[in-house]
Amino acid sequence: MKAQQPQHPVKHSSWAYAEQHAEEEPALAQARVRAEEIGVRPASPGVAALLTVLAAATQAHALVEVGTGVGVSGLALLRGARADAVLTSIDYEADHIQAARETFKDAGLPASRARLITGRAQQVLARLTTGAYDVVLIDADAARVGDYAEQGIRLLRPAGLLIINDALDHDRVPRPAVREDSTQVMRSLEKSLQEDGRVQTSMLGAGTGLLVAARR
Ligand SMILES: C[S@@+](CC[C@H](N)C(=O)[O-])C[C@H]1O[C@@H](n2cnc3c(N)ncnc32)[C@H](O)[C@@H]1O
Repeated sequence: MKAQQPQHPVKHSSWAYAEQHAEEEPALAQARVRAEEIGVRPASPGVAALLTVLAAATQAHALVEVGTGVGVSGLALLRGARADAVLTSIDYEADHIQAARETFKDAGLPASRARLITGRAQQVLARLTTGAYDVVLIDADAARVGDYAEQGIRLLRPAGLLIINDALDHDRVPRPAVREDSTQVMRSLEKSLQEDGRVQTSMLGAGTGLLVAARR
């Protein structure tokens, strides 16, 4: 007898359950309030918990983030990284950088743990040192995600992780009829990373998709 496929409502409730797996610290809850106020979409609770685990698993010491936002993903990464780790985080909105600074302060992190850079990702990434980073997270404009991913691969040390948030583009990537530019960009990034001999990839279902690529 053919095994029954799980129904979508069941799958959705499993996903929603998994998103709530980790209890968030007060600084993250406060950052989510700030995000509502200034109109930023922060990493989901499931993504934040996963970022903490990935940073811990790689014993990350030097991390880069494109898209500081209100600091949810940055704080999550630093919670898993080594105690002396430094996060370099880039955002072109000065008020977002300021919001993230408040998040890190609420969390009791010394200012030296986060190098927050106000600027355009494409320019700042180009100035960072090749092979010097353990984790590169991209959580910014989809239009340029291919360029950021290429820079990310350049920045990683062997076995370092490139992580793309919202890789399913608000859950539109699996729906073939959706032909939005951002959706097409994410489809083509997934394919090009799958075919890229420099990395090994996995698509995780947390949030609206986390594409993880380990540098060989
Ligand atoms: C989805 S939000 C990031 C949320 C953040 N990771 C968090 O969890 O709080 C995307 C951020 O990317 C920034 N951004 C978009 N395009 C950018 C670019 N080209 N260079 C730098 N920052 C950019 C936006 O200002 C916004 O703060």
